[in-house]
Amino acid sequence: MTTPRSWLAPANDSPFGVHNLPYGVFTVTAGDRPGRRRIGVRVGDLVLDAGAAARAVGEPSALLDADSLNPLLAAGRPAWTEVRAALTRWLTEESHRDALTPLLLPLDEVELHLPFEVADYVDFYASEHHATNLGRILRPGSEPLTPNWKHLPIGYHGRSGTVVVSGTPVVRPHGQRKAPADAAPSYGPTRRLDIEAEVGFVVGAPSALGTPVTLDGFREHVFGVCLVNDWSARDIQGWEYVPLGPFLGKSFATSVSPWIVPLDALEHARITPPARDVEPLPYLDDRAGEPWGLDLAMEIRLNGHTVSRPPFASMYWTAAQQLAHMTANGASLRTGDLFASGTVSGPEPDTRGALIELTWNGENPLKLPDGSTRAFLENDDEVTITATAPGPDGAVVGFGEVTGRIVP
Ligand SMILES: O=C(O)/C=C/C(=O)CC(=O)CC(=O)O
Ligand SMILES: [Ca+2]
Ligand SMILES: [Mg+2]
Repeated sequence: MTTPRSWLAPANDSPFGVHNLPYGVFTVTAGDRPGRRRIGVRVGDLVLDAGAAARAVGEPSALLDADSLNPLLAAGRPAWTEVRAALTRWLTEESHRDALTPLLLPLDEVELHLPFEVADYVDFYASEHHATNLGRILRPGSEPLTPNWKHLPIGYHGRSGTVVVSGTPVVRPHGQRKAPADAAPSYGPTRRLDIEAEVGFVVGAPSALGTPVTLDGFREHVFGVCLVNDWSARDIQGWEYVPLGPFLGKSFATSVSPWIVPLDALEHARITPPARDVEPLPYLDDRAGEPWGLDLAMEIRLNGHTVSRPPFASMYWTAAQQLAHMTANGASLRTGDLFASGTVSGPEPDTRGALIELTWNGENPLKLPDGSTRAFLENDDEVTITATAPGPDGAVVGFGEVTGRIVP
């Protein structure tokens, strides 16, 4: 099938053409329109007011005429397919051009918001390279991967109330820190503020308590994908994490990109995940079904300088396996649940997804082109994560960015 062309010519060569159509929530910042939150669909460098568009073409939609994506998320896969087909039709049929042109707003005239109400937030640990590096750094002298690592996707429950949209300033957290050489812990601002470049999966359709979601339930429950920065205070984390895992060192802020790329836009990005050297238990065995490896090329910029290019294709556990695992005990899914992949680190040093790895626990600080060096983040530093994926007919699927600046 060839990709349909839009009457909005510039969109056709953009990572945000009709092959993508990510959803967000915006308010208008310029002009005299009221500042009501509305659903927007990104087309090229414009935002389509989706609810108004539906009305303008005579197909009003309560799922699009809303102040968050939650009603659309809750509506489930058949509705997602229908809404996406309608948007594609509106943006490609010449007859809709006049009605929709006034409803396309420049990106710099809107403010983007957290697009859905985050229900539960889970973060995984699915990169073998990242887990091996962290094991070497944090637990020298032990096997870097714990004995369970290749049997189950390890994760922890995070703090959904502190998930923030890209652009929200990140306040340097205070907490208890105790370096191995310190006699006693002290309380104060973290000295080892870090990033974690991750990919987030947004749950739409809920599931019933007591009923696990199988690997092939992935498509039915997962609506789309965004970028995540799981800010981490390594000194707080290092002192608190034994034996229950990350707590305050990661719960002060988690940033997400404002655009949710529909799973349907990622068909051409699907790949077979890396070979697993331990046979997974049947509920995690994805060898016979649809592969859910995803070929996303990520990039991390620190104060505008590219410091890493993590390849999502290298992740050991897929999001479908993570979903099957997080419901394997019968835990239910709620609309708006967000689960993140875990830090994305590739095999090469310049593909690592966190500063703790890029600087090897601060021992080899990064040298930035402006002459400065960084072991961990300083106040006023700005970190931006972007990603693209292959689309149909050589097109590129853009994710936009997740960015945040550190404030004291
Ligand atoms: O190995 C550890 O003790 C800690 C690991 C992490 O901090 C990583 C984490 O949050 C999970 C991930 O993003 O991969
Ligand atoms: Ca993480
Ligand atoms: Mg976090």
